[in-house]
Amino acid sequence: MRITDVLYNEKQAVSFLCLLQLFVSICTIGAAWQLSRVVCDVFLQNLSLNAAAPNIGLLLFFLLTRIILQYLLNNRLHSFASRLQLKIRKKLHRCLIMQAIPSDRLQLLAVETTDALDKISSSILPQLLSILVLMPLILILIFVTDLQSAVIVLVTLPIAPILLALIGHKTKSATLDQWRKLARLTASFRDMLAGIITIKIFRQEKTNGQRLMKNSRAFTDASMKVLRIAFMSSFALELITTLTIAILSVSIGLRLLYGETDFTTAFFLLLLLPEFYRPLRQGGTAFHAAADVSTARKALQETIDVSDVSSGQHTDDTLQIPPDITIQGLSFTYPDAPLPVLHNINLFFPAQNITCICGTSGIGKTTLLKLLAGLLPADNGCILFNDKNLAGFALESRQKIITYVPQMPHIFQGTLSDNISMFEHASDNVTKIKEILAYTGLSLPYNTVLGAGGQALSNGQCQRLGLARAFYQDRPVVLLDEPTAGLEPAEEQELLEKLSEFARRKTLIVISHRDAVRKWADREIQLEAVMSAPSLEVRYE
Ligand SMILES: Nc1ncnc2c1ncn2[C@@H]1O[C@H](COP(=O)(O)OP(=O)(O)OP(=O)(O)O)[C@@H](O)[C@H]1O
Repeated sequence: MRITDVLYNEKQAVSFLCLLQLFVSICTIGAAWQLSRVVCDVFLQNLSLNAAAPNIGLLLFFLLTRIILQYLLNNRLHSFASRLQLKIRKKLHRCLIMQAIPSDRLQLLAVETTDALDKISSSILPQLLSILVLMPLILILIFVTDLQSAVIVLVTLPIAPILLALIGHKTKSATLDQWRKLARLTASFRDMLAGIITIKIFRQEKTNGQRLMKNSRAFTDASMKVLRIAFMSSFALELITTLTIAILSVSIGLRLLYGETDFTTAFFLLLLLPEFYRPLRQGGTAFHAAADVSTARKALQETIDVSDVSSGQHTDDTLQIPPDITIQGLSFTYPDAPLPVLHNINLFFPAQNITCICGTSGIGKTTLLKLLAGLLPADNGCILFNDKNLAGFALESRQKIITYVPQMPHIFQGTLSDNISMFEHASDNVTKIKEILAYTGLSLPYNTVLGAGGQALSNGQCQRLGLARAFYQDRPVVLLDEPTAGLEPAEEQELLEKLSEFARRKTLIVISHRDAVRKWADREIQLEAVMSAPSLEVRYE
């Protein structure tokens, strides 16, 4: 996703923008020409207003058309930027569903980093269009009307790109450093908020405050460095272009004085010269915007490329009946991790059976469950639902087949009922949810407000809520991660008994260390044994 790639992918929109810029440039040149003629007619030749009216009319026409076209151009640039940002945010959203973005990077990527791409349309593209369309047009006109000015322009023109190339390297590293420090500041602030209770308990407010202040100062310094470079480069460009315009103006003025050129041409050139150098004067800003965009695009590309979990297009209604699940040669490594968590795993989970996965902490049970839920992409091997590869299913299809209940389900701001139905409002919801509440032993009124500003839930209640969601969704494959870890043994036994009838209608896979769950399950898999077992037979046992 380089800037050139972005422009290439949108070539139709970019061609239209070029066309608009061409008309804007013609209007700018037309207005300058008409203005010089009107000034000449009215002030030098003392023509009456009536006689000058056609030229004034044409001047107004060019000015008005230019305003309308410029408005259209800005509008198109704005929608171009919105389209690009929407595309990126959709990709990020997809990665988020796949749980492939570290949460500390999400906010920065979704807000600041994506917003930085706005500079493509607000700063880079307008300058690029002016450089590609307006400048050559004016240059041709200068050549045609005044060869001496054209030579001065050609001599001074390369100075700006050379200057930009010189400061380019410094800008790039400073911008990168600024983004890194912003990422650190965001992550540390987020971390501090999340751990505020721990910080209070251990009385570490001062140390954490100092750490935050240090990151904040580092970011301020990095930003000031970028601003200093931006200011210096803008100043240098302004100086060079202003001096060039001054030299050209003096040269044109002297020739006008000695009668070597006429007033209309001289005034026309003087009006056009600032327009000609405007893209170069603002080139500094565009250049820094490009450095920002380049850094932002790199950060986005790393995340999107690494975590762009492809999902197929396959849909299959027969899978509403619980399927057998077979894992063949499955391997998975987290991005940037040196070793795979799971390597060449083979397993079989029969339909309408409860399988309990056990294993030591950190062995990879949750990772396996996420792979089974299609939330993580396998590096190698496949997961078959009956004989259909899970990777081939469309995301919507997977969502109809699989319920995944994580160790600590997320509570949304809303009522208990909204949290169970995930904001689905069917007509028979209240009755259904009351039944589910009774079944899962969640003894709260269905309209209790939860989440920010609402009632807090205990760990056990959170887990019951996760199970309530599984009951509500009633999908054929149910994946549960430590569903009873927060319950007392008696409560756990009671809940498991209630779950039995539901569970045996599904292909249910549960991770648990608890004896009660292991006894409740039809089969037990020790993940360590699977990892080290040499043959398929042993692994299926
Ligand atoms: N997002 C991640 N990025 C990198 N490594 C990860 C990530 N999530 C987990 N891991 C690593 O993968 C390994 C397996 O983690 P996983 O959560 O699957 O283990 P687990 O068996 O479920 O552990 P527990 O029983 O403690 O929940 C661990 O070493 C962990 O550090």
